[in-house]
Parts: sequence; C-alpha cells; structure tokens
Amino acid sequence: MTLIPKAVLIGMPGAGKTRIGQDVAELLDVEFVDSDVEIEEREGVKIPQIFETRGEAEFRRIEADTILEYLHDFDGVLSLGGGAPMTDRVYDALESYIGEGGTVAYLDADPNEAIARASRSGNRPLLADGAAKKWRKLYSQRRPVFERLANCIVHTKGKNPMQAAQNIADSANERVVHVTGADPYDVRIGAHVGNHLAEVLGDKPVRIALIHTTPVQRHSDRARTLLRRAGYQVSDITIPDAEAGKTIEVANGIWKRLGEEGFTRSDAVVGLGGGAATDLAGFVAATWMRGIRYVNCPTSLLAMVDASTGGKTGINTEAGKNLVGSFYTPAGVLADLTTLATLPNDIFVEGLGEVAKSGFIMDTEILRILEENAEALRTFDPEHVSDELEHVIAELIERTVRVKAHHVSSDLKEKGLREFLNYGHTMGHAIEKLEHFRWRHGNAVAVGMVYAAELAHLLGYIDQDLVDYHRSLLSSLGLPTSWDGGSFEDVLALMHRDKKARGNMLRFVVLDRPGHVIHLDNPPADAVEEAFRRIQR
Ligand SMILES: NC(=O)c1ccc[n+]([C@@H]2O[C@H](COP(=O)([O-])OP(=O)(O)OC[C@H]3O[C@@H](n4cnc5c(N)ncnc54)[C@H](O)[C@@H]3O)[C@@H](O)[C@H]2O)c1
Ligand SMILES: O=C(O)C(=O)C[C@@H](O)[C@H](O)[C@H](O)COP(=O)(O)O
Repeated sequence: MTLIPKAVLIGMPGAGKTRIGQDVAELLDVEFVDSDVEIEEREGVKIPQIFETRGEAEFRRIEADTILEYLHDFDGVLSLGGGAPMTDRVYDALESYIGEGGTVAYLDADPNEAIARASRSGNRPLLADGAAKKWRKLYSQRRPVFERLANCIVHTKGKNPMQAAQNIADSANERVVHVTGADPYDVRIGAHVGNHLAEVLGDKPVRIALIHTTPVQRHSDRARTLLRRAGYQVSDITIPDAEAGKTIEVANGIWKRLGEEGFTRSDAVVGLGGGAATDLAGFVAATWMRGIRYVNCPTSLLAMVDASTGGKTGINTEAGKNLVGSFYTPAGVLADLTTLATLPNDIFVEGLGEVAKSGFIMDTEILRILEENAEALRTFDPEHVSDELEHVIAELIERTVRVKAHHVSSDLKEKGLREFLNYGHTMGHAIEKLEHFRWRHGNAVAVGMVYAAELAHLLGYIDQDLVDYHRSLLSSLGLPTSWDGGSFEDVLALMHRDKKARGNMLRFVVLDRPGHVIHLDNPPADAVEEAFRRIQR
C-alpha cells in the first residue's frame, strides 16, 4: 500500500512551518520531516552552499526529487521549503496528493512577524541582503500560488502555534465523500468542517438565508458569525422544530421574507440542524426563483448520514410524509462532528436506524461495527464521548454516507437503484403519519425494517435467522422493533400512497441476503397482512 503524508505544510519563510508542523505531528501522533533539513542531511552541506556552488536550478531539482519521494512513501507530517511549490513538478505532485485525499496546509502569517522570524535565521539564501524587501517581493509572487494550491489555509495571526496546528490536524482528520452526477459536490465529515462554509458558498451570493431550529441555536450563532465575517448579509431564520417545520406554511413564511429582503438568483440558503430543517431549507432553495444555491450543515446523526445528502428536499402535507418536494442537490454538505456535543441521546440513537439500514442493504461492515459497539452507541452521552467512540461514530458516518452516495450518484431522481435506500420506509412512513409525527423517523424505519424482513421471510427470500438478527441488532442499539399503534387497514392505505407504489400495486424493498436488496412488486395480500401481525408482538 502506498503511504501518503497526513499533511504537507507550505508557506513563506518565517511562517512557522517547522514549529507548527512539529505540533501537528504530535497531535496526529506521527513523524515530522522538514524537507530542507532532509536535503541538507542527504547532501551533507547547508542549503546556502548548494545555492552558491551548484545554483538555484540544481537545488530545485534536488528539492523536487526529495519531496516527491516523501509524497509517495511517508505517512507523517511534511513541511516544505518556502519556494518548493513554485516548481511545476512539486506543484503538480501536491495537486495529485490532494486528489488522493491529502491535506496541503498553507500557513499565511503576518508579513512583519514572518520577516522578523526569517531574518533571524541565516539559512535563507534568497533573503540575503535586504531581507524585508525581498520577502515582500517573493510573497507577492508566491501567495497566489499557495492560495490556489492549498486545500487548508490557516491564518496564523492571533493564534498560538498549537491553535494553528489544531486547525491543520482537524483538516487532516476530515473525511470527504464525493457525490457524483450532473451537479457533483462533496460531503465533508469532521471536527470544525463548518469552517468551510464560505468556501463552499463561494463569492457570488450577497445574501444568505440561514435556516435553523432553536435547539441548534449555539451552532447557528457560530455559522452566522462565520458568514458575517466572510462578508455576507445574513438573514437569520428560525423555523418551528422537527416535523412542525416541514410545512407549506413555514415555507411560505420564508418565501415572503426572501421577497421582502431582496433575495436574487445568485443568493443562497444554508440549512442547519436535523433532517427536518435541512429538508425544509433544501425545499425553499429548490423553489425560490426555481432554484438557488444551498449548503447543508447537518447537526443530528440522522441528518449527517442521510437527510443532508442526495438532494431529496420536501415537506409533509395532509396526504402524507414527504409527498411534496423536489430533487435538488446541495452545493456541499458540512457534517461538523463538534455539533454532536449537544445532541440528546434519543435523537442520536434514532439516527442509528438509518445507519443500520445502510448496513443491511449494502455495507455489512457497518453491521459488524454496530454490533461490536452497540452498548457504547446506545448509551451515547454527548458530554462524555471517548476518543474511541468518536472514531467509531466518524467511521459509521463516512461509511453510511458512502452507501448513500453510491445510490444517489447514478440515480438522483429515484428511477430504480435509489429506491433501495427506502428499505424499511414503506411501513416506517405509515407509522410516522399514524403517530402524527410524534415517532422519530429513525425509530419508525427500524420497525419498518423488521416488517420488511418478516415479509421477505414469509415469501422465502431470507431465513428466520436474518429476521431475528434484525430484531436483536436494532434492540441492542436501543431502537424499537414492534408497533401496535394503528389498524392494518390504515397502514395499508398509507402504504398505497408510498412513492414507490405504482397505480394500485404496492412495491417494497426487501433483502434476499445480508447486504443485498431487491424490489418486491405486488406481494400477496395475505403476506403483507401477516408480516404486519408479526411486528405487533
Ligand atoms: N432528505 C432525505 O433524504 C432524508 C433522509 C432521511 C430523513 N429525512 C428526514 O429527516 C427528518 C428526521 O431528521 P432528524 O432525525 O434529524 O430529526 P429532526 O430534524 O426532527 O431533529 C430532531 C431534533 O433534534 C434537534 N437537533 C438536531 N441536531 C441537534 C444538535 N446537534 N443538538 C441538539 N439538538 C439537535 C432538532 O432541532 C430536533 O429537535 C425527517 O423529516 C425525515 O423525513 C430526510
Ligand atoms: O435518499 C433516499 O432516496 C432515501 O430513501 C433515504 C431515506 O432514508 C429517507 O428517509 C428519505 O427521506 C425517504 O424519502 P421518501 O422519498 O421515501 O420520502
């Protein structure tokens, strides 16, 4: 397996690359290498001497060879000499390294501080005599290149070295899932990924509608500050919480406000909160002027793993759950794991329902991770999350988002493959509606999966063990596996209104083995009813 560095630091002489690079390595618990020090050791002479005796071109050749070697066979933190990214070979190799998931961090220091630091070192051949003037000239040439190249920019002014290092370590720990299709975008998962908000929104919007609920006020306050600091005019829009926010009345209130506040086609929406808030925000973005840019910032587990990605936006109506809406993709998704620090246990556990679903339909490794960590996950306490559990949660989020991305990338409008993500939802949505949305979505889906498993078993697709496994895994996670809150007739009527139904024909998604789903069209009526009886127990 090829190793790649956890992070590569670039920046002007005196920016603090060595000091901060060492701190990043310490935070990530890996080795640190400074390419200049490595070159001197290999050549047995100091860099100014190489410049003097062999010229700058020869130094740049040695430097590029050394850096390229490290980019392909080193998994620590690498700090580069100030001019290194100006060599085409190094620039191109760093671009490819980013493409492989690497982090190139540009340390942008205050010029006066950096000049003072650089002048103290006698090891800078390009700065000899008249250091300040030369530094500023090089800065004007290099800065645009650094900014174009880096995928993490850290302004060091006002930060101590450890704070700057923490920013880079967070960035290196980010997980990114690409969603492809006509309008590709990235789902970024990690601590503080919310800091990428302005970068994802871009420089075209003037006004941003920041749509959120009250329980996530702390996180929306932070987003508002970031947005204002980046120069946007922010309209702070608080919507009713949970399903009460997913209504035509709420959407209408926001359309009215966008009109009054002069939102144009180049302005944008940010949806921040649980799945209900991101569904509603996406719906407003999809419909205002027939579609404006939007970014989702999910703060619940369920919204991180499912609702924020894939472009299903919508509201509930009298007719049923999510029956009005649009497929409309976000410009990006920022799943900031620090927001989970305020997520109540029951809402976290609900999210595990959709995580388990992704395990059942495709990635069975998810089931193994859930089984192995069931107790720690079930007893999730936002204020006491161990490093180990944090890692498990991040891994589950990334894997679940990958399952989602796989289905939506080639079938945004749900013509076939994407319907598999609806495992457990035919019954789940009926329960939600009959419970007047007092049941959480993930809980209803958990019961719905047991129903789908019973149905598949009755029709001979899977054995009893797999049905029992649904019950034991889901209950070990704290999820419900039975429901007795309504009549079969009411459930059946609602299942006929499910979006997978065609004409008078019911359609389900069922397993035929772990990790593999199929469509089940028009199953026998007695099996549909018997499976219902079995989830009532
Ligand atoms: N669009 C899709 O593809 C898709 C996929 C799955 C689910 N959904 C929808 O998502 C909704 C369910 O999402 P949900 O489970 O996030 O429920 P939710 O949006 O109702 O959020 C649950 C509660 O948690 C609060 N909350 C969220 N994050 C918090 C945080 N960090 N700290 C404190 N409180 C927080 C919310 O304000 C709310 O009170 C349903 O409407 C469902 O239909 C959509
Ligand atoms: O993204 C999808 O497609 C899904 O089916 C994901 C589901 O987990 C999600 O609950 C979605 O909101 C259901 O959509 P719906 O079309 O059945 O309302």
